[in-house]
Amino acid sequence: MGMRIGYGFDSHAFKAGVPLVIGGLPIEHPEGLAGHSDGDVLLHAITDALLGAVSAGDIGTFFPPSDPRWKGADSRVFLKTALEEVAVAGYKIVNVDTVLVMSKPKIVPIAGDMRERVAELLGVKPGDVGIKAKTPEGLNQDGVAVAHATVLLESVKLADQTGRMAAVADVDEIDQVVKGLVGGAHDVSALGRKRPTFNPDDLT
Ligand SMILES: Nc1ccn([C@@H]2O[C@H](COP(=O)(O)O)[C@@H](O)[C@H]2O)c(=O)n1
Ligand SMILES: C[C@@]1(CO)OP(=O)(O)OP(=O)(O)OC[C@H]1O
Repeated sequence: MGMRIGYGFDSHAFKAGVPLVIGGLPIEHPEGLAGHSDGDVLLHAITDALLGAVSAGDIGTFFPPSDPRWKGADSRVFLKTALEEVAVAGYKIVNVDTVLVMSKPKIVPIAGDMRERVAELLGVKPGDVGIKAKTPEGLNQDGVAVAHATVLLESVKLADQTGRMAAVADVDEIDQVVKGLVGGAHDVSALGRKRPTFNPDDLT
C-alpha cells in the first residue's frame, strides 16, 4: 500500500478577548477562536486529516474535550501526536492542501507566513502546503472560522525504493553521457558508484 489520503474539518466560533492563532501563526485581530484548547482551527483540521489518512481515529479520541489537561492546550501538541502516528504507520507527507472559511480576517495577505509556519510544524517544504481562503457567502456564519484540510501520504518504504530507482537511472544516464564523450563502452563501476539492487517484491 503506497499512498494514503486523509481529510479533516473543524470549526470554532470567534470570541472577543481571546488571542487568534491559525496554523500556529499568531494573528493581530480583535477576536480569537473559542475552544477547549487554543482553538487553532487549521491545526485541528490538519491533525484530523493526518489521523484519518492512517486510520488512527480523530483528535478527540486522543485529546477528549472532557479532559482538563487539554484546556487551553497549544494545538501543536495535537499535530505532533498525529505526525507520530503517521511515522509509526510507515508513511510520510507528500503534500497538504487546506481551505479556511471566514469573513475576517483576510487570510491571503498572511498566507505566505502561515504556509511557512505550517510547513515548519509538519517538517515539509512550504511548497508542499496549500493555504486558501473563502468568505462564508450565503452561509450566515460570519462569527465562525472553518477549516478543511486534505493530506497525501506515501509509504516511506516506497519512497526509499523510488530514491534507489532514481539512483540507478542516474548512474545509467551518467554512463550514457560518458559514453558519448569518450566513445565506446565505459564501466561505471570505475566511477566508484554502487548500482543499488532493486527488488520488485519490496513494493508489495
Ligand atoms: N477570510 C478570507 C476570505 C477570502 N479571502 C480571499 O478573497 C477571495 C474571494 O473570496 P470569496 O469567498 O468572496 O469568493 C478568496 O479567493 C481569497 O483570495 C481571504 O483572503 N480571506
Ligand atoms: C482539540 C480539543 C481538545 O480538547 O478541543 P477544542 O479546542 O474544543 O477543539 P475541537 O476541534 O473541538 O476538538 C476537540 C478536542 O479534541
